[in-house]
Amino acid sequence: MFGAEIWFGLYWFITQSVRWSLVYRRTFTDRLSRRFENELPKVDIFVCTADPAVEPPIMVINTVLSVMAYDYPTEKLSVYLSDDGGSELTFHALLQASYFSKHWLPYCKKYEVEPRSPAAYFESDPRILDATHTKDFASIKKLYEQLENKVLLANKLGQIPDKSEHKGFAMWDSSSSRGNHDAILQILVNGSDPEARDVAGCKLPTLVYLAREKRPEHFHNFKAGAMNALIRVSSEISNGPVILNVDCDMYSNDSQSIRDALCFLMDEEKGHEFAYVQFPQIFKNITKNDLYANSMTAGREVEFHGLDAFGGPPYIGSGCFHRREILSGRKYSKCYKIDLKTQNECKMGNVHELEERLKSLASCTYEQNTEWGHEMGLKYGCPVEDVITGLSIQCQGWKSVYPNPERPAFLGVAGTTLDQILVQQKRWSEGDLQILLSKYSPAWYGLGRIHIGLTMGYLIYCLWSPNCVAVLYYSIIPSLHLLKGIPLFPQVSSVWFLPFAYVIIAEHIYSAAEFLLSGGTFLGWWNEQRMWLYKRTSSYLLAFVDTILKLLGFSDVKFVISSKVSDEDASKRYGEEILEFGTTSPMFIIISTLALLNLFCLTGILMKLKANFSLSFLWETMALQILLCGAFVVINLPLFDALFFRKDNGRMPSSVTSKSVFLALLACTSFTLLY
Ligand SMILES: O=c1ccn([C@@H]2O[C@H](COP(=O)(O)OP(=O)(O)O[C@H]3O[C@H](CO)[C@@H](O)[C@H](O)[C@H]3O)[C@@H](O)[C@H]2O)c(=O)[nH]1
Ligand SMILES: [Mn+2]
Repeated sequence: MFGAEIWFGLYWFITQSVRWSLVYRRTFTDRLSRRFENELPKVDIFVCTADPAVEPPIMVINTVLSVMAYDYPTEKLSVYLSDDGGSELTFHALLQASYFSKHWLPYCKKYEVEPRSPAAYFESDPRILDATHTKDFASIKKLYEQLENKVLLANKLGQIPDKSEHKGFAMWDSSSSRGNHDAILQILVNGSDPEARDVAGCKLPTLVYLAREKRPEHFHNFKAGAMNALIRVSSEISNGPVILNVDCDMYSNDSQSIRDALCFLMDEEKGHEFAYVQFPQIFKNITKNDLYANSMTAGREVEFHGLDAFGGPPYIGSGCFHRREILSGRKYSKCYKIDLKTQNECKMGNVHELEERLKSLASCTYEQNTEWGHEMGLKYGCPVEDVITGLSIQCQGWKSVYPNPERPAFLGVAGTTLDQILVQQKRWSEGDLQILLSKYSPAWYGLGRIHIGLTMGYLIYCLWSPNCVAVLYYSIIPSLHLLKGIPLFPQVSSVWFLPFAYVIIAEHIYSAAEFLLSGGTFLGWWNEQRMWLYKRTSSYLLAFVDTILKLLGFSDVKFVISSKVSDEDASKRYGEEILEFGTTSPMFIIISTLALLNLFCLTGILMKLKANFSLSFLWETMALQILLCGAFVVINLPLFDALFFRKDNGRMPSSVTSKSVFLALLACTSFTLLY
């Protein structure tokens, strides 16, 4: 118990540096325009997708269209879609989107549309200005519906209606599969072609589809591998000195964001210090009380602003603008300034020849015996390739920036079932722990290279997973001792009771206040406490165990892609903020067993009350244990409902229920009998 308390104390201390001084940033994009409008740098935008089943092509192309429609000179904009799913369906959808963009871009410009993801725009009940707008609106909406129907139909059929529509479809043959195919590179819109224009006669941004080569015998390094292939291929096509990276579910919600980011990167005084500009990840589908604590409110509204005071936020994968040179591996030097304004013009020449030539850059063997994945590009071997890459950049001496504008720059899709979230949290906490143990550990490699406050900030995340030990201990041992009638904490009348009471009260008031001030609701805070418990006792525990197994050589790196879809039934429950179980995940067995164990201990001691001792005696000797055990029971009320009472498909599967009841009973009885 003492060990657990020391741990909690140390961990609390680590979470303090990011609360010392918070930095908030503002941009003045009109000044950027005044100074640099004609010298703005080229920007390459990388969108990553990996599986048409969990990342529907219609969602992917909405993201693509939203970034094609940035308020930015189109001849300086190039959009690359990396498809790790190697799917014809995604390619087909992108092709349809390229046709639609000829109408969508001029429409956005003419009516200053926000947001520029068509799906989000039509959902948002847009304001119509006048009669011509009414007409234009009706026709663009119709075009979008046609696009949507085409894409959804192909998805439903699982095949492409007309393969003669584009030469690119010839790249898929009967032998190619998701994990085994040649590199597919199709330049759908060639920005340097004078003919590539929208219906209003303006130039279109370059649009490229890339599915890098996949072979079963070559490990593909997940998103990091995809990004590195994109870095190489794009360097021969547009070679923009600024790279924006978004996940396929994170559409641009603000057409000014490129300009916002450039305000930092092009700043004449400080700009050369910044390697990347990371916007927060904000989700569109959060319910009022954020049932699964998806918003990570404290992280977004407090901690990242605190990190910005010590050198800047980590790179968190989506919504991040990088300098190409630094991301590709340029070594830091103090006096070197990368001038974004000077640009080398790329001549594309014959597109078909170019496509054939560049495929080799996206082959499985290209990276053999190179520094890609180590000294160049995104780092390999870690399930949070983003965080470790950002950290290594910061360790070289560069800084990053965290703008958090009122209007979210990007909006994504958060998980809507408990299982999805716990799996995602496992990947993150496992990856972050691996960083701690890696060459780039903030704890030793970072010392002297980054600010100590930043080291502490990274440690908050790197130590997520080891937290499981103390929390597990605290959720089991005091309750079992309560059942047995053994006090573990000081008595209420003892002065030693005071520090415990103080910590409990102060910690909860502080965190609730922080949550409410960051825009959350009280129930949202309560839900976050529940998720705090579930993450620590299941995701973090499994991550901890897997990391140890990996150190011993028993386990491989995995990357479970988060699903961005859920069935109608489940979405309805998500809307009503009802916890979704429904699958037999081992994580559910853990959290259910813990909940039941506490329920049994609490009922056990209450049943013994009259026979063995009085309530006042119990309270005097074991108040803290009763409170702790009681809190576990109360926070788990929705879980008990799912275990025993609910009838819908989202309830706990009966096999999980019976296993957990068995395990909890076993723990209680063996403890009472043996100890
Ligand atoms: O083999 C793969 C696996 C994933 N992805 C893409 O990577 C992105 C992130 O995957 P997702 O399942 O959505 O993971 P999240 O946990 O939501 O993503 C966060 O965490 C990841 C690291 O764990 C980062 O890669 C992401 O950028 C960051 O947004 C998605 O666009 C995927 O399409 C690939 O391109 N190739
Ligand atoms: Mn995601």
